[in-house]
Amino acid sequence: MEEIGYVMPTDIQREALPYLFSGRDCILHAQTGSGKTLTYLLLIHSLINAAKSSVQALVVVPTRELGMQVRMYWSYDVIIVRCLFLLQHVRGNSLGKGHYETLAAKPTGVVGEHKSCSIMALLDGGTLKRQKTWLKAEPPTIVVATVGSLCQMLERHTFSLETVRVLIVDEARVDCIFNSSKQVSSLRKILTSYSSCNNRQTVFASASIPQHNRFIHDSVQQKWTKRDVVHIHVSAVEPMPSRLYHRFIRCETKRKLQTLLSLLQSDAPESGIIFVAEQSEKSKKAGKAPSTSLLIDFLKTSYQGDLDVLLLEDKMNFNSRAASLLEVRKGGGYLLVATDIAARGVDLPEMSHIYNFDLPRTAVDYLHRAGRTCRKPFSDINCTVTSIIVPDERFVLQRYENELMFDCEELIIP
Ligand SMILES: Nc1ncnc2c1ncn2[C@@H]1O[C@H](COP(=O)(O)OP(=O)(O)OP(=O)(O)O)[C@@H](O)[C@H]1O
Repeated sequence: MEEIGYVMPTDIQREALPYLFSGRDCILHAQTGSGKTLTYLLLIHSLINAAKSSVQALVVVPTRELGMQVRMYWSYDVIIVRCLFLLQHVRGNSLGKGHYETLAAKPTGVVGEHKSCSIMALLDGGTLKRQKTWLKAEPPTIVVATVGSLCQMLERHTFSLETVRVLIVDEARVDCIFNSSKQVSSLRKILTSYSSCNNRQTVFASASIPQHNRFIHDSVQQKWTKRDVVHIHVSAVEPMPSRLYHRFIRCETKRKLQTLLSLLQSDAPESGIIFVAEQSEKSKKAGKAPSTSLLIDFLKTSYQGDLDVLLLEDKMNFNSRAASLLEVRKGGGYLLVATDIAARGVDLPEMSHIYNFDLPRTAVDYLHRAGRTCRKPFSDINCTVTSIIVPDERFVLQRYENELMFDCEELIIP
């Protein structure tokens, strides 16, 4: 365990597990990369019974990529070892001893001769044909789903959420739950019409809940959670890890590519993500090439370093997106040119540098992009976020600094 960096539970794990194991609904509000996923997977592991043929846990995620990652986390045999290991460390807390013992004695469901716990991914982008057949034949124990695909199945009565004992909403834009997009109204339906908060334990997990008091109030009023929901807010005054170093560099638009190249040469990152804005409708109509393509072409011709250059953007088909992520996960050094699709939840522990080639649209987006680095909770390695801005954007970045309470240093290229 020590070899792979699991020495003790993170703060959110230590603080949240006692509440989760006591059956309380929880809002897990902690820095990016602080270990929220393992926290709720451990709850799921404690509640499900693989011998029962019913959907007992549901994890709602915002993107296909995050859904595949959650499934992968669960699939690792090692997760069970991690869970039991963490349990030993939180044993000192005021938890019922019986609960730990039941959990420790539980078959892993992953290794050995015990019946496996099955996990189904209902993610946007597939035909869902195989999942329909599977659901009819024998329901899986855990479902990881994006809102769109899940609602499609629920509307067609392919399965129901009646037997769900725990519902997790992971990064499903809880910060946007007040707006009226189709996704959010579907999420509300999942929380209230298709299942009742009285029959399940509900957990929201996010690094950003901007109006959290209002969110908690609404959660209770709208019956997304029970009345005694607990808000577990770790590092409230420091929403991003302190070993994350923020800097910016000013240049004219036409100098941005060259500036990026100079940065890559001087930083020599182990691995990095270069975030680019999605192409606007106006630019599409004008027949212009998207920034992602321009950047990829530029790097392929001008970048002389050792890192492989890869692309991840919304308009790629799902297989190409999965292939890019798979390539990145293999390790070995890469530069990923990505839109905000890679900004939430995706866990790439080797990432050392983030570049905002285009500034994110909001402070919350900045936080999530920055959070793709510094993802080894007990490491002391420093990581860097660099924003390449045009002079007029300085006040926007300053606003993000004020909102997220961090300092961004100006980098002057001689
Ligand atoms: N107790 C622990 N010790 C060491 N590493 C841990 C521990 N718990 C989780 N990790 C690792 O930390 C990394 C980040 O965890 P995770 O993806 O759960 O973060 P998160 O809080 O969900 O982040 P985000 O808000 O960005 O989604 C993962 O690689 C995970 O395996």
